[in-house]
Amino acid sequence: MSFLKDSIKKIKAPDKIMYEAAKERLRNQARPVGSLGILEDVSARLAGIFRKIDVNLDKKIIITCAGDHGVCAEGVSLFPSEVTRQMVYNFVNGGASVSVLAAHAGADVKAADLGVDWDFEPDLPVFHKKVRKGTGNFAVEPAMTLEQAEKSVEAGIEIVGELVAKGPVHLLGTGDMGIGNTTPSTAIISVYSGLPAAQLTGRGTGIDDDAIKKKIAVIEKGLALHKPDPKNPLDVLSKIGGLEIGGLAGLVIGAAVYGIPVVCDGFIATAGALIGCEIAPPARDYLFASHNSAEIGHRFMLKHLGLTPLLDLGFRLGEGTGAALAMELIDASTRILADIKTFEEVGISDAQ
Ligand SMILES: O=C(O)c1ccc[n+]([C@@H]2O[C@H](COP(=O)([O-])O)[C@@H](O)[C@H]2O)c1
Ligand SMILES: Cc1cc2nc[nH]c2cc1C
Repeated sequence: MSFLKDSIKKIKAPDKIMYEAAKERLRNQARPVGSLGILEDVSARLAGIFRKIDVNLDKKIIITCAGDHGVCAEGVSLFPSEVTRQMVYNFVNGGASVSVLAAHAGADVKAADLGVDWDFEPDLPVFHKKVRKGTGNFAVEPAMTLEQAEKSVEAGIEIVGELVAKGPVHLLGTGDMGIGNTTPSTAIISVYSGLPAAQLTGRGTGIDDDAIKKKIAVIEKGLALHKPDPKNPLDVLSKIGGLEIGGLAGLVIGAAVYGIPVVCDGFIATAGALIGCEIAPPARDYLFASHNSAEIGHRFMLKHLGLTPLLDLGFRLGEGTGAALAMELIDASTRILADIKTFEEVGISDAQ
């Protein structure tokens, strides 16, 4: 059996009884029922995942998956592909946006090379998981082979395994870096929502009206050429996806395999999460959405996954920046559940 299939078989469902016990405690706390909004459900889901009420999320880590995109040849991004590798060095040196926000959240960040078109030094402290140097231009050829798609997903699972082998991980965040990657992400949500590219395509790094028309045409052309089958997520990933998107899918599956909650970042990380949950539906129980991306297609991904995001800040950066901020709220939710006293514990009269 393949490593992917074997991994999927290992996913266990969170504990429903502990989830219900958490809900009961939240209902009995000395405050109006439901008054802490969606953080209540976040805390109960965490109780189910960790099988206890007093959850500790000390060890947090964001993995930022990087890859390049052949479709950039079509002029779909404002920036050149070299920025992908330049940003990987920025992550390593701690100077990127995610480095700063993750440090504030008490999270580590590590980059992962799934498919950057560059030879990184072997001793560079990143996960070296290059499947190939950038995807093919999906306007004219498949982004990658089916085998490469599977390998990219398996690489994401392996990363979680390697992290866990080094010590406990309580909360995983996913982030992306890849010039051009809003184009495959838009193509993916077009496949799963059934909506046309024209309704889903955003400005990515900030392209103008002419470039956005080109981007829509490129996505339409790729979808018409390859006809990806939504029932076969690896087919979708291989034909119109990205190597870092495969890695991001694997991180979500890997988190579920090891029983770790995982918070996905914006548009691209959620595209990866969507593919991950299509490949391994039980992984959805471990997945949390950090924020609403300004990319218009993102809301359809969240709808498909049935997830409510914690933040809405107009972010459209990626890297794991939204995941970093959401980690602070997810951490706070554990204190809500464990530390807020019940009516009975403090002797306050309950509602009539
Ligand atoms: O995550 C998001 O919501 C998001 C939205 C727009 C752009 N980005 C980032 O911008 C890059 C892709 O934009 P583009 O225009 O090159 O497709 C890539 O590195 C992403 O991390 C990320
Ligand atoms: C500089 C830069 C940083 C990024 N981080 C995520 N996507 C990005 C795109 C660009 C262009």
